[in-house]
Amino acid sequence: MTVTRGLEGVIATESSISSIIDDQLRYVGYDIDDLAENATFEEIIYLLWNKKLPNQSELDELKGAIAKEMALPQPVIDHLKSYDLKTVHPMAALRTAVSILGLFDEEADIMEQEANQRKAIRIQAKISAIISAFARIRKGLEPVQPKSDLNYAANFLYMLKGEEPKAIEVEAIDKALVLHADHELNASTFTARVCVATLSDVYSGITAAIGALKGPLHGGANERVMKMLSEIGDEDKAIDYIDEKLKNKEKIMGMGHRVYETGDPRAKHLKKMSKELTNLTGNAKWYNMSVKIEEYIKEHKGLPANVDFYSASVYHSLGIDHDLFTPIFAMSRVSGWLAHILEQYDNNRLIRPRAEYVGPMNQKYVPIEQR
Ligand SMILES: CC(=O)SCCNC(=O)CCNC(=O)[C@H](O)C(C)(C)COP(=O)(O)OP(=O)(O)OC[C@H]1O[C@@H](n2cnc3c(N)ncnc32)[C@H](O)[C@@H]1OP(=O)(O)O
Ligand SMILES: O=C([O-])CC(=O)C(=O)O
Repeated sequence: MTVTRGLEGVIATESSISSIIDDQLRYVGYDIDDLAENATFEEIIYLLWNKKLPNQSELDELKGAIAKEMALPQPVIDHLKSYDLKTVHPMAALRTAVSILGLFDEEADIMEQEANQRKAIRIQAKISAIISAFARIRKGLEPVQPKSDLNYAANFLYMLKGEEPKAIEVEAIDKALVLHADHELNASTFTARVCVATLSDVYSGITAAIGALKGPLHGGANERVMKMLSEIGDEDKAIDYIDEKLKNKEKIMGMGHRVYETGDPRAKHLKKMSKELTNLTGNAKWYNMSVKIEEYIKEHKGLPANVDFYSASVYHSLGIDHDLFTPIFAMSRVSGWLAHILEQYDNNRLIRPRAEYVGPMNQKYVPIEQR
């Protein structure tokens, strides 16, 4: 047996959802740069779930179905009000709330394809309502009901802030959602596929995936990028701070990627948004500091910025609490998780690799009083 640590380079499944070839990301064969410039998040959801772009009536139907499913069951809201939201991380709250949602879905354990598609719409819709309800309840505010005439990105911001967002804010969130939607067999997507390959239900798969995304080596990095920028505080202090971290063998959040060697194609879109938004809000230092760090790490470690790096200063510029950055990632990536779950069910086989045993052998049981 040869062990491939971290399963690096291992091809674990076939998929026709997204691909990363020669450092270029595509959803169903469409280049991410093309999609980032032209597509809306709802079009991406449709694309990932149906493997084709929607026509106008298909898109309208999907948007209508999502808007109809956005409101949360009262027990989920009651649950969010039942614990100390000041100490609970929103990703932990989201993980638990999605699991609770399953308890109120009569179709939770129905495995037919159409029922799974209906659940996909419900989960996609409700995840944005959970995040915004959490954020409001912890500030002592009541959750805001979604508006059926707003798109997904606008509805999220509306439910979060309680007022209709500006066009530039909606554009930024919509583009961020497009860019984060799917990424081949990343850790959280793999987690979702492993879970449902036992023929467990969609809610279990999504709950497991949220748990995997939460970690700082994956989606949790974006919140840590902002923590790092805030700790640095001033552009002139960035390099000394980074040098100190590298000397202590600490990782620089938002840098490096398991798959990309030359660079993450999504980073440039977020970098551009970061420049625009930080300038607009009079906070250019976050962008300037990020550029300095990116260039320094590229030069000294050969590592590129990943999707989490510039998304931090984008979300910060929109006035979003830092611990909501990873939940926003989840709100987008759930579309990919759902696509992968449906694909896994379509052609399922239990995922069960092997481990090479390296512990002691031939041990004999010793009664407890003799140990
Ligand atoms: C959406 C996403 O999930 S994108 C990734 C988000 N995560 C982060 O931004 C966290 C920071 N980055 C990392 O930890 C890594 O680059 C990962 C986990 C993303 C990918 O890691 P892997 O390909 O498994 O590389 P691994 O962690 O084994 O590191 C290989 C070497 O590069 C170094 N390295 C990798 N990333 C970084 C980093 N961000 N900062 C400093 N050094 C790094 C490691 O210290 C290690 O060095 P060594 O060989 O001298 O011990
Ligand atoms: O693919 C990965 O390893 C990490 C990930 O989810 C992404 O970059 O979007």
